[in-house]
Amino acid sequence: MEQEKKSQTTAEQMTDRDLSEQIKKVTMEIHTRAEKTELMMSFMRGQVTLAQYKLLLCSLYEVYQTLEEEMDRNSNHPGVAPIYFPTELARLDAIAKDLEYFYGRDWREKIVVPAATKRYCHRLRQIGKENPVFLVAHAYTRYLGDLSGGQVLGRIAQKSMGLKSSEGLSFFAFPGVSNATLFKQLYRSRMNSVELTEEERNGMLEEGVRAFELNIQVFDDLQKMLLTVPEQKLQTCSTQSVNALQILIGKTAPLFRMVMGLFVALATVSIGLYAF
Ligand code: HEM
Repeated sequence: MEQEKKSQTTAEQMTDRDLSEQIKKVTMEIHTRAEKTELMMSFMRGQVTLAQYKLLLCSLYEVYQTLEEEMDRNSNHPGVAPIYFPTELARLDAIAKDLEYFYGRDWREKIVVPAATKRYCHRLRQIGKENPVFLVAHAYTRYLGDLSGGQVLGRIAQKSMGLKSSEGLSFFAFPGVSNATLFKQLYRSRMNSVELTEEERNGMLEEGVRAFELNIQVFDDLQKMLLTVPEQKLQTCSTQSVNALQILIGKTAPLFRMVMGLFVALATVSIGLYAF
């Protein structure tokens, strides 16, 4: 708490050379795009379904597993150490709890994620290995998002899905953070303390935009999965990843069948006329 108070002063002295300000500015436009995705709009309209939420939790599990593994592995790196707050921020156990609530004890076998989630995780792993300082951009995008709009989304989700208690909603709760506003100020001041070359700073800003883009792609793929794979199948499916091609085939199959049917009918009529 004392630490949170101290950070308030630091936050008030921010300049436009501060990473926290720069990253907020460059991601402003794409933040709006993320808000306007179909999945986020469902949340905002209070229409998020259980199927949507469960599928989102599966992807969040994979993303946070990778992000937190990479953060743990690089926790002593000078670029990562200042923003390493596992006690306050780690989401993995909370998501696991929610998944167990919705899918039962064998939830691990029921996890299904789209190809976009695999791509997001691949990027996180690559950064963790090659350029750990860029983990700051990814941690910022997810954790500060969860501590900001995420709080409203949690309350909306509870109402939309008719959940009586907070069960299934641990993901949105941060018991280690007593005041989200102060904590975000502390986090921003820690981001600003990371020493960066000009090249690294530019790379970091690019990575921030990319982190949002990867999230948008996950949300869009999740919506496509919901359209093409029946919920029953989603619940029993143990495949690791449904790729974009499968999604496309699923989507075009009815059209393909219709065209084939028309073709066969025309051929039959033509043969009949010819025979006549
Ligand atoms: C319906 C969807 C969303 C709503 C309504 C929403 C809303 C908000 C709001 C009200 C803030 C606080 C702004 C401030 O304190 O100045 C915020 C901040 C933030 N949001 Fe979102 N958000 C949404 C989706 C997302 C998504 C999908 C992401 C990323 C994956 C995200 C990432 C962030 C981040 C990183 C911040 C912190 C900005 C900063 O202070 O630097 N948000 N959001």
